Amino acid sequence: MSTFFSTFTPNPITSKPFLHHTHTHTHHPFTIKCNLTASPPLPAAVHTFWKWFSDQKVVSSKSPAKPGTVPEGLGLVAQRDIARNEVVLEVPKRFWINSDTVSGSDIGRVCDGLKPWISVALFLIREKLRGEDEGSSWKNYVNILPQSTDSTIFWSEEELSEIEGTQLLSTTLSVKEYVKNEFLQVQAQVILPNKQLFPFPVTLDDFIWAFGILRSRAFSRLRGQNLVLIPMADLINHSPSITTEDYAYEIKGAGLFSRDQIFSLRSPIPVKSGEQVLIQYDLNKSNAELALDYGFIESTPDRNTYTLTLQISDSDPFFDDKLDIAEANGTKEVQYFDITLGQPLPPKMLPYLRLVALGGTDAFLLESIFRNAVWDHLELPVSRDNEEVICQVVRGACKSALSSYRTTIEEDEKLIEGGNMDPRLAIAVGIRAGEKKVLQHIDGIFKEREMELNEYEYYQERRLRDLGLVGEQGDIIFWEPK
Ligand SMILES: C[S@@+](CC[C@H](N)C(=O)[O-])C[C@H]1O[C@@H](n2cnc3c(N)ncnc32)[C@H](O)[C@@H]1O
Repeated sequence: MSTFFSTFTPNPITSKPFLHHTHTHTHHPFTIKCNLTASPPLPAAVHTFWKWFSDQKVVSSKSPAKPGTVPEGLGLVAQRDIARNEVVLEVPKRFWINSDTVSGSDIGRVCDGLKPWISVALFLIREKLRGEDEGSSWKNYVNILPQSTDSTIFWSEEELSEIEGTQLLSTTLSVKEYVKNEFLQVQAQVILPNKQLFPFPVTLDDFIWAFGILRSRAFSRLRGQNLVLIPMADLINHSPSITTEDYAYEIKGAGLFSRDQIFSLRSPIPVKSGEQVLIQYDLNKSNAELALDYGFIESTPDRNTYTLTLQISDSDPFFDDKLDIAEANGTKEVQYFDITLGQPLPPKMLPYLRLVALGGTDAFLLESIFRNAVWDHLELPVSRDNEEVICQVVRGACKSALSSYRTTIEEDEKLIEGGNMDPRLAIAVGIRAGEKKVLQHIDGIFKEREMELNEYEYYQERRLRDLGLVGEQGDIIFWEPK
């Protein structure tokens, strides 16, 4: 029954762009206040970084914000009151790190043709591992990067066992596998053959570190820049209570007489002196994506999602017709549907399910004369049998997925209420509870549909009505014999 349905996450590396990373994670629903006088001392590396940026005139004692030690690791702390939309920091292009930076560097020649993220990863690793005395100013930046974040890519096996049964676990394992394969390739093709450029051992852990850094702090959605690290600007932390993504950062011209570009960061809300400047990283990321990319989650219900994978089975006798119809309507042989807690199903999901389940006496709809109209028919219930099958299959898959978790929602909620959890455990519990809630939500939708099977109007009745053969009360009108 469930051959066309799988509940596993399809696509470990989503095409969504990288963005922003940490050491500790605490989930703060409101703006985090950070009083500089009360905060722990800044690591020496941050002072060195600040001096470098001051010497280079990127910042000064009058800058609106400075690096500070905050609950999320490092952050940007206001030095004075900052107004809404006020520029907090401007970083000229020569301090950005992207694949062009790598091309112009000592390793540019050997990184030619690599994927941008891989060349930047090699650049970061080399800057991290090379000697302090080698005179590279990038070291000032790399030395303030964290060793790891709470992203699931850094979790131990024991920590990962807390997300057993979740889609996040399978995504995390696939991502790690992907990074490992990329590492083995670049190790063989670039690192080992160029001992003079990489005179130190580079390990898979170094590569995972660089991947985690990029995933958590590279800016995206910028004009002409798909993957770029902006030193200092990447100290900005995320606030769940900021719900606008507008104007937090942009790339612009450096001034009327300059052809240079600068990265400009604004505060989306007013900030008092001593408080942390925060932005919204991405309103569209699910908790699983936040956990994987940055190592935190939000308690906002609509961050909880579950990806259903539906598929037209290649052993289906109508495979070719079904695929033709699916593709003509913007869906594929294997189609992913992201379902969000409390939200209606994605609009194409029911028609797609009906198409996949179509057979028996409904199969005539697959004939080519119906080709232009078939999707419209699939938007509404086709037949009782067809509708019943999709309810049963989806509910069966939800039940089976729900049985693969080690804990119940109630057990998870008790832990959440108790509070005081280790940050990674809090992520694990939030994720597994969230996924189960979405599965229950999906099951609830199809349970309701199952109970309404007798009330739906199906294809044949609609057809008769369109032909004027159904009376007001739904009774079928027969011709009076003459
Ligand atoms: C762009 S970096 C920000 C600077 C970072 N805090 C540091 O110490 O370098 C993003 C990382 O900061 C941390 N972070 C940002 N916002 C957070 C939040 N609201 N809760 C927990 N950690 C957060 C996460 O580790 C995330 O991966």
